[in-house]
Amino acid sequence: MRVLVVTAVAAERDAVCAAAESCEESALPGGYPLRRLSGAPVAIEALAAGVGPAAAAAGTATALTAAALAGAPYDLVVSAGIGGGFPPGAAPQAPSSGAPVGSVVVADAIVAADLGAETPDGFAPVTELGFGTVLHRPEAALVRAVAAASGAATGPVVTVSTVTGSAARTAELAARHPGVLAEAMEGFGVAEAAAAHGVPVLEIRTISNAVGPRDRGAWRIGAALAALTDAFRTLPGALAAAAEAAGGSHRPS
Ligand SMILES: O=C(O)c1cccc(C(=O)CC[C@H]2O[C@@H](n3cnc4c(=O)[nH]cnc43)[C@H](O)[C@@H]2O)c1
Repeated sequence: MRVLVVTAVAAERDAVCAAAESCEESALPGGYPLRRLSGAPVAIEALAAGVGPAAAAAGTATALTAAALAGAPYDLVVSAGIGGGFPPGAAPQAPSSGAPVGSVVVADAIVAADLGAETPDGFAPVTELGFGTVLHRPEAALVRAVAAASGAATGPVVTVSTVTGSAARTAELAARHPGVLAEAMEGFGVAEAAAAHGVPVLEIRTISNAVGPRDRGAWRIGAALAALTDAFRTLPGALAAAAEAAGGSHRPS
């Protein structure tokens, strides 16, 4: 089984690599450096593709195309990194357990939260305008296996192009996406590229900050990166267990 992990920045990629004995670097077309984790029972490669859904989609598509042309396609793509966690009760009409700083979230839905149009009646997603998609649903059994192994909560993770910085926007997103646990800026871009190549996708986020009014002093990036390393230590075992349960459709190698 070959797994591509896509992070936004090098610090996240390095946190993924820290789950392995060592990482070897190679180069993709376009100059993207790709790191191969060694010593893992599953072949995992990690790419820092840049911040935001467009950079994430471009990097992911480049890696998927290069692998396919080399005759060694990936079996799974994982969007991974730090993210903002919604506080419990962010939307009174849509109760959610929320995701505290330091916790791990595995997305059961990867949602483009701001892909659409403002209308007199509020935000309309592109799907209501008659085109595109705003949702990718990772395979449920894979989500369960990866979440169980890493102690993660499962729920929707929204992809935004603008980091939420107010209580009003937090409440709006939580009301529009019942049960939402986290927000980040790349998952939907990674998922679009994976879908275009017919490859399953997951999103794993470790929570560095609460979604809400901007408070940079409250960020806990170190703790979130450490949690990312811990989560990736459990990933190979979880994928092997999922493959076993699926009767070999996700082959560990
Ligand atoms: O300047 C700020 O107030 C601010 C607040 C939160 C995040 C940022 C970033 O520039 C981080 C972008 C980077 O990290 C992921 N991330 C982490 N927390 C969040 C969040 O609350 N909302 C959205 N993205 C977040 C994101 O995936 C990017 O890769 C700045």
